Amino acid sequence: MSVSQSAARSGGYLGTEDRDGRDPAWETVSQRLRAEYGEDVYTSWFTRIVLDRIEDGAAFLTVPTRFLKSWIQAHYAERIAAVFAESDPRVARVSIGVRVAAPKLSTPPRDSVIAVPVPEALGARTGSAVVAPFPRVDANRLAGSPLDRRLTFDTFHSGRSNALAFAAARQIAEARPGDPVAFNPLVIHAAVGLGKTHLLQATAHAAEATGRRVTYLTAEKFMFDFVASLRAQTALAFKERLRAIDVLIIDDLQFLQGKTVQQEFGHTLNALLDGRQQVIVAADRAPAELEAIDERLRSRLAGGLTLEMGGLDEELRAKILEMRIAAAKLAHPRFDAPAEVVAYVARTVTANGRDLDGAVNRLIAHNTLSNAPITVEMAEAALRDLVRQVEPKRVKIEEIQRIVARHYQVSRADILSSRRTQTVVRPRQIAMYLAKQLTLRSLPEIGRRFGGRDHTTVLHAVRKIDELVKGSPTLADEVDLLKRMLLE
Ligand SMILES: Nc1ncnc2c1ncn2[C@@H]1O[C@H](COP(=O)(O)OP(=O)(O)OP(=O)(O)O)[C@@H](O)[C@H]1O
Repeated sequence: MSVSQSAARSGGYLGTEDRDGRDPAWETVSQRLRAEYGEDVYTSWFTRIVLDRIEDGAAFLTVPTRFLKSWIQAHYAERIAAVFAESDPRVARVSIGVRVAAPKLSTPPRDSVIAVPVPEALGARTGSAVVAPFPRVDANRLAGSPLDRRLTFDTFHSGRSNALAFAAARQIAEARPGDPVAFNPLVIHAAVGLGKTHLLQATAHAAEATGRRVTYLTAEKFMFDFVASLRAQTALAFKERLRAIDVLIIDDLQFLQGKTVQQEFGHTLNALLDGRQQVIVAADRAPAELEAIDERLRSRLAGGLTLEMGGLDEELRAKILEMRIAAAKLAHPRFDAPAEVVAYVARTVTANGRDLDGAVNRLIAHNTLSNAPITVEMAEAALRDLVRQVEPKRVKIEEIQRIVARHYQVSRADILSSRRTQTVVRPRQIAMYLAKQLTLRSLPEIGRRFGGRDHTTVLHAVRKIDELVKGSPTLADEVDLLKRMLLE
């Protein structure tokens, strides 16, 4: 394994696990899965899969949690294996294991490369992780998911994209016991790696310092604890414990699965909101778009304050990098990244905070393992796959409707209307299909933008065009042409 690969697998610098999975073999498979399942399913279930290795005809994949492993095994493993086998002749089967996170804060900081054991399920192999240390502090202060003491407001940088969420979280965190509840529930949503967990944990630390009872839970932990309490017949005690807190913070709500669990969470939410206790929730999309979540729960969530955190701009990326590098220097006194390298990374590694963490880890690895100084040239080579050459163009649904209507010589109003003549139905379906393919909009959102149609109509259109395109090269060319026109 090359240094850059091992560092890529080492996981976030502040977070502890890697979700890149950027091995080219996996990249091809994951892009096919993305196209097949759509953006929502892909983001929920596939982005955290990492290819560990391909060996003896098997692709060994890892995910960060047991829950994710069992879910993927139950729902997607067969399809992943089939797609893998089609695109890579070395692979006949797929094995999914839980990867061990890089050491957390309870581990004393080290100043060298740390070996992270790969789970037994994957065989006795060792990957390596480079971690940059923070001051040592104890974790697990709260009953709930463990808090990382590094994730505080002091280490969270605020910029254009997250200023509102930051201000709202701070206001809630700094309220004194008994103060009126400000925004309830506060829902923060953002794409992968844009700082939700960091902001939530910072809020938990600061709120706890005001003397309130705070519980931070990932949705997965909520699920496991609830199910375990049902089995142990201690569900009542579990509910009472949850309802006796002042600030409940739930992370990664998109992973809350199962009717009973969602109902229970709904009851807890209602009880807390009615009791004027504070609830903060983070998810990878807005409440209205959490399709797997019960409708009533979604609307209760949407009744509070919902704020989106956007992508990190260059200035914010530079600030985050500077802080990471300063911390890295504590452990690696000889490590330094010149200003032009920081500027290069801030300009080119644009996706999210986790990629910035990965970039710093790789620079440390190259620098400490090869003793070569860090230059822009070296950074270019080390970070090639983290650099987005061209930002994908954002396509608007209105634009799709306009271009498709013009191509088929109907009007945009026809596309939005309820007319069912074939001359209108087919272009409408193609436009819906392209909306699903070229935008990140969910099916219900697309339905709404196509004259208030139901999401099942959109799903039908997407499947229909998919099927027709496979059987008709002429239609496939037409759709391709439309796509190119939209992406130009
Ligand atoms: N504004 C910020 N200031 C400082 N660090 C940040 C900021 N935004 C993101 N990061 C860092 O980027 C990394 C990823 O952030 P985090 O884990 O909070 O993302 P997330 O939105 O919770 O991702 P996911 O959806 O995958 O759970 C962390 O190391 C975090 O500290």
